[in-house]
Amino acid sequence: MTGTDTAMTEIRDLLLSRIRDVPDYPTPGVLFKDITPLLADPAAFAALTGALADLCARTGATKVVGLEARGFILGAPAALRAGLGFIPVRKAGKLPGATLSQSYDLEYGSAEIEVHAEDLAAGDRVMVIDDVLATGGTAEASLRLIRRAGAEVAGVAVLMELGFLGGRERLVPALDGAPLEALLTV
Ligand SMILES: O=P(O)(O)OC[C@H]1O[C@H](OP(=O)(O)OP(=O)(O)O)[C@H](O)[C@@H]1O
Ligand SMILES: Nc1ncnc2[nH]cnc12
Repeated sequence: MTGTDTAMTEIRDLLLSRIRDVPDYPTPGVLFKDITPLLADPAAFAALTGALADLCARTGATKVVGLEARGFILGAPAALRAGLGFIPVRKAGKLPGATLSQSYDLEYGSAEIEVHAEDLAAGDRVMVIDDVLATGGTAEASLRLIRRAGAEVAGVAVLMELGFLGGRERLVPALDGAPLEALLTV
């Protein structure tokens, strides 16, 4: 193992130790991955945003899209650390300007996301950041928004992939060769 591999293993162990499992939330049968203990630990939060910023740099991203709401908490500091602009993709009805909208299904419900049309354009290479990849519906919908705006997808980076929900299998074909990076797979 290289020094970098060892450092990443230590970071992954730290991140994993700060995620709390909450059974049957928000509905029976869902094991909710609560990241609030991680956010409350500045060493873990800094390690996470640093790792996400490195992924932005490695993929040549020029902008970061964060997915409401937890993707804002991780994506905005990662964008700042990478020296990139941050673009919020919000749940429908929250953005005041002209928007592009996309509907999608969740592990527990359905939703619609929007982006300001003027925030993305041809020539942008966009890294999508979120906390959890579950079914992949949210991330897939964000890829559609990015491409409909004329921009290119640099990749998707998440703190955690819930492997048993098949989000990767859904997302990889939609990524068209761009990387899907999950710091943890649970
Ligand atoms: O892969 P998927 O099945 O689409 O699920 C993943 C999404 O679900 C959660 O967001 P949620 O919509 O619960 O919103 P929140 O961040 O506002 O809590 C999570 O933060 C991801 O965005
Ligand atoms: N099980 C889960 N835990 C946390 N966030 C989620 N988003 C979708 N599924 C989730």
